[in-house]
Amino acid sequence: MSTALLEFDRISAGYDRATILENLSLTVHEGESLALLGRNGVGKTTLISTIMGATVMRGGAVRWRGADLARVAPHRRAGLGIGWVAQERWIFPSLTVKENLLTTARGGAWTLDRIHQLFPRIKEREHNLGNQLSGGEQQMLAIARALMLDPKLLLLDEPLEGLAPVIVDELVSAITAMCATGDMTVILVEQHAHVALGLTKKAVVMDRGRIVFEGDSAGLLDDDGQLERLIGLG
Ligand SMILES: Nc1ncnc2c1ncn2[C@@H]1O[C@H](COP(=O)(O)OP(=O)(O)OP(=O)(O)O)[C@@H](O)[C@H]1O
Repeated sequence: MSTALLEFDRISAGYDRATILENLSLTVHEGESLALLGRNGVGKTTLISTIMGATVMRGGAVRWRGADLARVAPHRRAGLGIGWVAQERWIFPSLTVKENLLTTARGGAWTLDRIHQLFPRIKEREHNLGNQLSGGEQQMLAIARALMLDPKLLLLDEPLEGLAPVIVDELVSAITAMCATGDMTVILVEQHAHVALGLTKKAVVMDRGRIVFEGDSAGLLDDDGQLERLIGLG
């Protein structure tokens, strides 16, 4: 069994007025690729945000390599090696593509050259400003910027949402390559369940703040009945 990188231990968490996650436990191992699935509003983004300290914890613990994350201020969590690509993308509009990338560079395994191999469009747009990019290019830049942190864990929150099919294909190729490195753990939140299951080894399905399925992605992909029951997709 590989080492536990991240553990949710019976957590309850949410926002000021609402508790969304209820007594949820999940262990994520080093090098694992995990699809986090579920219908709209079941708490997927809330779970990801809880890793980064952006929710209110009401019980339980989140542990990073066995140590309680509550002891690490939210703004220091990226420094542990956690790359977060939120749905909002948070591109700096008045910085160039290259400058956006250099804001997070830590001199690790993900160099600009390696980023350019993964996303040739990023190289082509190197001198464009953040606000001169298409939605797909912004998404690539947001992922590339998280990689420049040299993360041990990469959190991708609906990276394919609203993008043209040609861009989706490019991102799927890039995510496949990222998952294949084996030294980075990837958690992929996705509405496109079939795509996410094809990209990952393990799948977790949530419903109303709880985990209702944990198993192999390939097995779930082949089981239309189970997919229909869990997510409404056969
Ligand atoms: N900042 C917030 N304050 C209060 N409630 C919130 C906040 N963000 C989300 N919620 C609520 O928490 C619940 C879970 O939302 P969340 O975004 O985690 O779901 P999700 O599974 O990621 O859904 P989606 O696929 O639509 O993004 C929803 O009922 C949502 O309305």
